[in-house]
Amino acid sequence: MHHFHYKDGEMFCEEVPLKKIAAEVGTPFYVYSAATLKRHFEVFDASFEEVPHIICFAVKANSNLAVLNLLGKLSCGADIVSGGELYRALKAGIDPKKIVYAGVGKTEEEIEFALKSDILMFNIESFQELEKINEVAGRLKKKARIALRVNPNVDPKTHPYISTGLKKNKFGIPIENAYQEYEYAASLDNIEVVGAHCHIGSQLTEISPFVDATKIMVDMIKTLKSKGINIKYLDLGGGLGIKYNEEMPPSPKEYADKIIDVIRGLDVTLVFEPGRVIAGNAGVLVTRVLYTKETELKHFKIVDAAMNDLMRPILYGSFHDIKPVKEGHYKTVYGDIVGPICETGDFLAKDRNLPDFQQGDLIAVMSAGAYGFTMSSNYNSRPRVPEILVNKDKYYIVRRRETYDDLIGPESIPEDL
Ligand SMILES: Cc1ncc(COP(=O)(O)O)c(C=O)c1O
Ligand SMILES: N[C@@H](CCCC[NH3+])C(=O)O
Repeated sequence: MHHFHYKDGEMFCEEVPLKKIAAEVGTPFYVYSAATLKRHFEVFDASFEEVPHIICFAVKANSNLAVLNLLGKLSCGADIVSGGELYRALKAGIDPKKIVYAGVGKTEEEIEFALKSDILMFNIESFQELEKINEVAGRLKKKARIALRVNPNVDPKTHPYISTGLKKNKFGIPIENAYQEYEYAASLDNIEVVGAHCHIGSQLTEISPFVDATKIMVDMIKTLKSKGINIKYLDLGGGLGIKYNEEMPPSPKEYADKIIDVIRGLDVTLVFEPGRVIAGNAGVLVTRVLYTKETELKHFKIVDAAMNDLMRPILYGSFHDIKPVKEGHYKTVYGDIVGPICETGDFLAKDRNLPDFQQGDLIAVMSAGAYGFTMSSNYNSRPRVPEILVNKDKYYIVRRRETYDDLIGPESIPEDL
């Protein structure tokens, strides 16, 4: 469910025609629907209404300040993985008591920033990190609230690059070592053990891996309790998939019902870290056809957006639906939508049946609201594109287009070279 729809043959985001934004802002641009973001948050939240829970939006999915602010106003927290994400979440007005911090390589500086910000908890990913956090907290005369991120060795059945809960992955503490680590954590002076965390992967389209991982976490929490370690927060991470193409992911309600069944009787507050399911279908990337080219093998539609703007197709072979901004009777042709970058991997769609777009046509690359702009880069010295937020009949430029000066801003030429 999202708010990108056709009216009188034109694609709108809520009540704003995309062609109006294109005319005024230029292309390419990302556009997000406030109504869709709100709806996705509210549906997720309502699915868990019968149990105590906190929803911490995964900032890595979409870290625009306006998006974070909108979610924060709905009482959403943040799942962060860096000092930069913490900075953004705080600037956007997110309550630090709803911020959880994961990531395998937290630096001393980042740990200090998070301790001073009094976040809800650190999700610890290694023994050495635990010791470092204890040391920094001691220096600051604080107690660090922590959860251990447990690696339950459950196959999430998703793309290997976005699987995180298998033994071979770098994430978390192996379940076999967790008890020992919890006992050690509980013995440290500047650590308060409050939670247990797991996140097994992203874009999951089946419920069973979630259920398997949750069962492992529930058993562990019960055993910890019998050893005198009381877990208040069970953080089950994010990972719920969305429909890009043919997938049929479970709805938040189906997911919630199963999870609630598994945790019944356990006295914990659940924490969730959804990213994609909130933001994915709330955004599209709009691009314009610069040139078309036909070869013996296929049609190329050369557009003004590129792999630096949306990396998912080349990084994971991801499918993003391609729709015309102006509805019409396009002939279907076989080919690629490619960008101007000097890489063969620079495509937004490859070897697909596509509308026979012509020079100047606007194209909407769908489901680009999560891991779209946040993974973009300046490769080929391309200024990053603007982000637009639509609310009903108004649109706001919530991140302006970068300029050439932005590209070179942080650089300098040594005088005595
Ligand atoms: C620790 C953690 N939490 C939450 C997420 C968000 O995942 P998703 O966008 O699939 O909900 C991720 C990314 O996979 C993650 O690494
Ligand atoms: N960046 C990935 C998701 C990985 C999430 C990080 N744990 C994607 O676009 O699908």
